[in-house]
Amino acid sequence: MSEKLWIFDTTLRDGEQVPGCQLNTQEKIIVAKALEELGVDIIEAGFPISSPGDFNSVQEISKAVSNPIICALSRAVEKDIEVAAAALKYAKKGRIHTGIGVSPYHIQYKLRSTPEEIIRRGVAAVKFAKQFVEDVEFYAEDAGRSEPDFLCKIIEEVIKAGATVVNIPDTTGYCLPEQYGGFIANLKNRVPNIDKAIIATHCHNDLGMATANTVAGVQNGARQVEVTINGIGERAGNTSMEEVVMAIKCHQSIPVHTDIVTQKIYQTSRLVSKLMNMPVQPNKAIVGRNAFAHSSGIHQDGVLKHRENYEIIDPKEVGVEESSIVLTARSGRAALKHHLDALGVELEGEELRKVYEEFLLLADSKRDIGRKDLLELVGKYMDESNFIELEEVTYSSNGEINAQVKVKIGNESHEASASGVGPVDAVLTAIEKVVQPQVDLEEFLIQAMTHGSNDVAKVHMRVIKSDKPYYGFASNQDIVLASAQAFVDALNKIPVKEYVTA
Ligand SMILES: CC(=O)SCCNC(=O)CCNC(=O)[C@H](O)C(C)(C)COP(=O)(O)OP(=O)(O)OC[C@H]1O[C@@H](n2cnc3c(N)ncnc32)[C@H](O)[C@@H]1OP(=O)(O)O
Ligand SMILES: CC(C)C(=O)C(=O)O
Ligand SMILES: [Mg+2]
Repeated sequence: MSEKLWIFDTTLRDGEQVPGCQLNTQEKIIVAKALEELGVDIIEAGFPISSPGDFNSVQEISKAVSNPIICALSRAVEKDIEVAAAALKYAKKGRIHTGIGVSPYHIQYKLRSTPEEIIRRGVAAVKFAKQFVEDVEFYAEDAGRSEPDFLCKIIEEVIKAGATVVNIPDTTGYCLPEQYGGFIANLKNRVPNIDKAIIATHCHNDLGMATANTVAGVQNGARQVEVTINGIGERAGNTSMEEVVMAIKCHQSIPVHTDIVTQKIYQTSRLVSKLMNMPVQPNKAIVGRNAFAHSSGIHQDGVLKHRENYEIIDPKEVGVEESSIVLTARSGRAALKHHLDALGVELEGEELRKVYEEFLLLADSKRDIGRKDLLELVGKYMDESNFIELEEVTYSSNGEINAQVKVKIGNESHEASASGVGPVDAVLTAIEKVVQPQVDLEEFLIQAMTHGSNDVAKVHMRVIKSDKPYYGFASNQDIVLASAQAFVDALNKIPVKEYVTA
């Protein structure tokens, strides 16, 4: 059985130190709840002494979240620790994170102190924090540039003082993986009471090494990793949670596991990006727009034959529906055929070769080729009459009326759900979500054929698209189904290229 690796998320503290990313309390609660659902073990909710707003956020998150430990940051200063403890009053499980700089730079130039005095202040801070909570984490700031002997000494002393977790930050993102792993190995081998505390990594990305350093830390004995969603954080950012979690999941030789629900990674990434107004770079590992996009012919052919040829992670594992095959002038026939099949146009041999030639001419003049472009190319080969097929309709009313639909477009099935003022409204809205035709429903008539309660309803609809009317008809004993079928009938009469936008 592998050992548990504790996931300490500091998106709301270190992540929020990014200029322009500050969140209000309500937004922080939304993120904290998402982190809880994601399966994070510890949420660093803020630095309560820093402002009344941050104090309030830590307090409200403590009330709103049940499972994760809520952690509050402080300096090795009594007032900071008292305020952190007060902010954690409502936490079901609270942790105070206190510490001090340990590198020669920090000791001499920032704190204007001496190594002996730093040990004394670190120990005093841990002892003081222990009066409020059992769970006290000590950070040795700038440990990545510290003297290993001094680091061992201060870590031994703060553990004696009661630290339950010892955090070894590479605050300036200076270390190389071997070097950072060496710090952790050194502590494991030389600090006599190290088994009484968990070692935490906290790496920054100034040289793009944060994930590599964190993984090296884990390989050398760290059992807590301090990370942020999307790797946000001061300067070049912190270690990104999604990268570490997936690196560990992909490499079973690392003898640890996490409790992260990886299928929620993508949605959490997008939530944080949206609330913090911080776009995710397209080539960002795991959560970037292109992380599962294949655009060159040889890769596309390989992925279509067997996904693992070019993918080490199944996109579904991180909550991305599926990989995408992007059509460009570097695409080959396999990719083109894949997209045409999806549109219900099955071309082979000479026909495929001709369309491919035309496709290349178009692709050389455009960056990306979308479905609309393909329809222009292959319109003549298509049977548009039943391009949209209604496969399944269900609806329920539990106070709110909800509908789920399964609709086939070309050869691909899509599902959507929606609520509405009544079942017909809910079903039609769900269909529109899938098809996205942006039509105006101008006329909608339901006629009973024989007037009994088991009557057949006859539905007639008129929809407008680009100023032109299209008519749909259907009849069914189920009035909702009849309406949905009439709507799809009308949509099928609109030329496909009129509403395919991508
Ligand atoms: C590596 C990190 O991410 S650490 C966390 C960084 N985050 C933040 O700084 C955000 C919150 N910070 C703040 O709101 C403010 O800086 C406060 C409230 C903490 C302090 O504000 P001020 O009292 O005005 O001090 P100021 O910010 O100017 O300077 C920091 C002081 O803390 C001292 N200090 C820094 N780290 C520590 C520490 N871990 N323990 C004790 N003292 C420390 C500095 O030496 C300096 O003291 P000095 O003025 O005696 O030289
Ligand atoms: C406060 C500490 C943990 C920190 O963020 C750092 O050293 O980078
Ligand atoms: Mg940091």
